[in-house]
Amino acid sequence: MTISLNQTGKRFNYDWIFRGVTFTFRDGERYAILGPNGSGKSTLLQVISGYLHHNEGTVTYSTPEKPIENDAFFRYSAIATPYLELVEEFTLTECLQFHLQFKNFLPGITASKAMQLVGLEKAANKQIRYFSSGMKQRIKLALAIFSDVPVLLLDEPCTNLDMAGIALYRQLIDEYCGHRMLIISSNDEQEYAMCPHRISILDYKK
Ligand SMILES: Nc1ncnc2c1ncn2[C@@H]1O[C@H](COP(=O)(O)OP(=O)(O)OP(=O)(O)O)[C@@H](O)[C@H]1O
Repeated sequence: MTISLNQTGKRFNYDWIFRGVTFTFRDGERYAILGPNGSGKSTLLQVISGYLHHNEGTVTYSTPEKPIENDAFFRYSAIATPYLELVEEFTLTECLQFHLQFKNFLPGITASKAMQLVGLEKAANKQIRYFSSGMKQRIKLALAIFSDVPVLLLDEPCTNLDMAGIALYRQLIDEYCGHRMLIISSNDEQEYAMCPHRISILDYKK
């Protein structure tokens, strides 16, 4: 999978958040999008994911075999972001089952194994509305990282996690990210230390 941005820009109303982003994200590589609060890291990640539309330039996706239509890219990627809320009425089991209607987990990962791997097996039948913010974040990470897709997009992945949660996050990336493309938007080194490629959003302010 390759994701190519060419002179890509995004604005909200009259405010350009970034402009002139020309960059190619490649298969199996790990990237961090960096910048201060409010600089546009999450916005760029959402433009890459196709969740937000860009206002100028292009975003294109392709595999070695064929180009991927923009509105089909969601099948090839999974995103964990504070912007997307879990369905509060579901129990954890229902939440995972719902997700599995749209995306498979990696081979060998079942819903119950996923819960166990993020330390939430005892909460299987609890409604999401009663989960703590850190527990919700563990679910978001599980849904993204265990999805069997070639591209993982993580927005501030350690939000609300305690020390044990941060260690768990790093372990999940080590064990389950494999050779998939990983793009993390962050301003916290412990979230993106594993990403050798760094993109500063401040380079795209015009
Ligand atoms: N839907 C929206 N409508 C208008 N402005 C928005 C919208 N979403 C984000 N913004 C603005 O875009 C800018 C970039 O926001 P973004 O969340 O991408 O920043 P960030 O770098 O991820 O910040 P943080 O580190 O605080 O998470 C901010 O000024 C924000 O207020």
